[in-house]
Amino acid sequence: VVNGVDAKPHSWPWQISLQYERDGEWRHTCGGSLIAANWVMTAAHCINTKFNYRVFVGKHNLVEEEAGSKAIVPEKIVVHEKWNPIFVAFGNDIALIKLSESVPLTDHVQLGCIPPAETVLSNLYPCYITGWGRLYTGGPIADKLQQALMPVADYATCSQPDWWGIAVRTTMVCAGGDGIVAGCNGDSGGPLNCKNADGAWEVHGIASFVSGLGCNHEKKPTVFTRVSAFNSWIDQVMMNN
Ligand SMILES: CC(C)C[C@H](NC(=O)C(F)(F)F)C(=O)N[C@@H](C)C(=O)Nc1ccc(C(F)(F)F)cc1
Repeated sequence: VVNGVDAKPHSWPWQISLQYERDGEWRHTCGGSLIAANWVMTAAHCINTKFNYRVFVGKHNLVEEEAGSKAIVPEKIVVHEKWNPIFVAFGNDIALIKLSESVPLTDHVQLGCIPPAETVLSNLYPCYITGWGRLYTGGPIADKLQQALMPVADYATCSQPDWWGIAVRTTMVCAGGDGIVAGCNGDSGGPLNCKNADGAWEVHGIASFVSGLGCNHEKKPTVFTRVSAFNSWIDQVMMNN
């Protein structure tokens, strides 16, 4: 996250760190959201069948051992069947990871809520991105979980020619675009958190892409998979696996 702040530890208890093993060490590669005791929602582009993964729950500082955190290996990873790795702008950038064991829910580990199907947020609706992604374009990833207020840019705004134009679909949600605050590499797969009318947090987005010209580029908001476009897919996958 570019120009964010350290999150209050464990204040986004559904945020997970997806890590893969390289040269005998585990590396953070993406964020994700715990949506059931044994299911994590992340981005399809985070998954590479060549790698071994683990899901770390209950984390705040990635470079410290933390009581209440736990690493679980996946039993199965389901990538959306219409995801096309050639072109992230085709959408369907969503995947579900079934954990090999259910995680106990605690003060540091809680479930993120999926919004009602087809909920579309209005322009400038206040949401927060969270993640351990790069702190600036080309920079290091964060040690401590970052958060930043990123207002929604509705489809009418986000699909303007000098914004994302035809690269954005209605199955996506844009947020930010002020050239200051943005998601960045490593935030992929993580949540766009928005409070609903009842004051409950919901995961409305899965961080999908930012501009290749730089993470915080004006009029190039961070683009998320719109979770409310995939309720039935999520239900089907969880029921059938
Ligand atoms: C690996 C990528 C598919 C996803 C990667 N995503 C992210 O960094 C994050 F954290 F915002 F989700 C990204 O946007 N990386 C930049 C460098 C990128 O490739 N951006 C990008 C690629 C294609 C388009 C498209 F499809 F519109 F042409 C737009 C932006």
